Parts: sequence; C-alpha cells; structure tokens
Amino acid sequence: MIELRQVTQHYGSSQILWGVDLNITQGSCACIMGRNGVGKTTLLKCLMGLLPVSSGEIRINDYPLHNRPAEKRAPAGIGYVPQGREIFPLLTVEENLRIGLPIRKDKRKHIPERIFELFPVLADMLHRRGGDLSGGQQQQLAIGRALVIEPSVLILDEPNEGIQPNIVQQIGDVILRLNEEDGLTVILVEQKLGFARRVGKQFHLMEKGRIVASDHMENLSDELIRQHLAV
Ligand SMILES: Nc1ncnc2c1ncn2[C@@H]1O[C@H](COP(=O)(O)OP(=O)(O)OP(=O)(O)O)[C@@H](O)[C@H]1O
Repeated sequence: MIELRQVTQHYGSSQILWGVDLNITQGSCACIMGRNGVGKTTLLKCLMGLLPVSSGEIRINDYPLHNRPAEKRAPAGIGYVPQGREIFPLLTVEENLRIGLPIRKDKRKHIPERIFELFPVLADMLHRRGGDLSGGQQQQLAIGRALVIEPSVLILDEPNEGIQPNIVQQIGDVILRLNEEDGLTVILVEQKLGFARRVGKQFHLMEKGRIVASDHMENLSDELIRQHLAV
C-alpha cells in the first residue's frame, strides 16, 4: 500500500501541491489524470524523492519515504519511468539495462530474463546504442531499465507521449501483463483516455495540485471527464 498524506510541494515561492491525500492499494493499476500543469509529474517526482516535499508524509507498506533520499527509494522496490524516457543515448541497450543492477539487494549480475520476454526487441538490439533506437524502442528500454530491480511498484509518467500507435498497444499489453500476471502495483500518469481506460483499474483526477476524485475506472463518467479532463 502506498499512502500520501497531506503532501505539499513548492517550486520556490509557488505552491504546486496542496495537501495531496492518495491511497494506492497493492496490486492495483492506478491512473493519475488531469489537464496539463495540474501537478501530476510533480507528484510522481515527490514520490520518487526527485523533488523534496514541503510537508506531509509518503509511505510504502508503512515504511516512510518522505524523509529518505531518492537513492533509498529504488531499493524500497519502486521502479520509475520518467517523462521523456531519459535513457542514456551513448550507452548500449545492455549498458542502459545494467544501470539498475548494483542497487538490487541480491547484487545479481544478470538482467532478468522476463525483461526480454516482455520486450523481445531489447534482446535483438542489445549492443546498439540507446540513441540509435526509435522513440518507441527507447520507451521500451526505459520500462525495461525500471524493471531490472524487479520492483513491486512501477511508476510511469506518460509512457505513450510521442509514441506510434502499434508501440502504444504493446506498451499497454506489457503494463497489463506486469499488473495481472506479475502482481506489480502500477501508478501511471496518462493523458490518453482510451489507454487509461484500457489498462487502469482506478483513476485519481487532479485539479490545481489536489486530488479531486478517485474511483474505479468504470466509474469515470462523461461528467467527470468534462469537468476535469476536457480542454
Ligand atoms: N522546475 C520548475 N520550476 C517552477 N515551476 C515548475 C517547475 N516544473 C513544473 N513547474 C510548474 O508546476 C506546475 C505543475 O507542473 P507538472 O509538470 O507537475 O504538471 P503536469 O500535470 O505533470 O503537466 P503536464 O501534463 O504538462 O506534464 C506547472 O504550473 C508548471 O509550470
């Protein structure tokens, strides 16, 4: 269970998050949704420790994260796929994947086979440089890299931004398999309504730095979409 209690955050003097309360149960696939600029990425970065919270608490299975630096959060079992992918363009696919291995508790030296099962293209391109891959392949690499630690929670920030439709479909399939077959808890920031409906089990709508509605995905009504998502 991931719990956020009254989380606030500021960039300098401008307050972005205003007392965010959020509960994400183990095994769920939760979509954080909202218009541009409402604070979705900021919320994920606070969860990952990439931005300090101003106040409030963040816990995973009762283990407090809010007072721990970012490098202590991946070992707590959280994998993160940032917006814009942020793969290392000059490193090979294999080197990009290996980056996470040293933080595994078991110090395992091999990339888990499951990653190549989910993304066969990464096995085919193992020795190619990250920067030579297409946008969709880079996104698959970014997800694969987050899975190297075999996390219990996977956080993805707009994984489909700028990706061609057939890869979007594949990424959706992989997220569903990770959630349903491997039991991974997934937290997904997603703007594409069709994709969110396909893979998400719950939604959390954000408006001006607050969560304003949370429910099962099947209850995401036209009225909520009009109020909080339509542009
Ligand atoms: N480094 C920064 N310094 C100052 N303000 C920032 C910074 N990063 C983001 N902001 C502001 O914080 C607010 C929330 O941004 P954030 O990126 O979290 O929103 P978002 O909901 O993820 O939007 P998008 O869907 O466009 O990615 C925006 O008003 C943005 O301009």
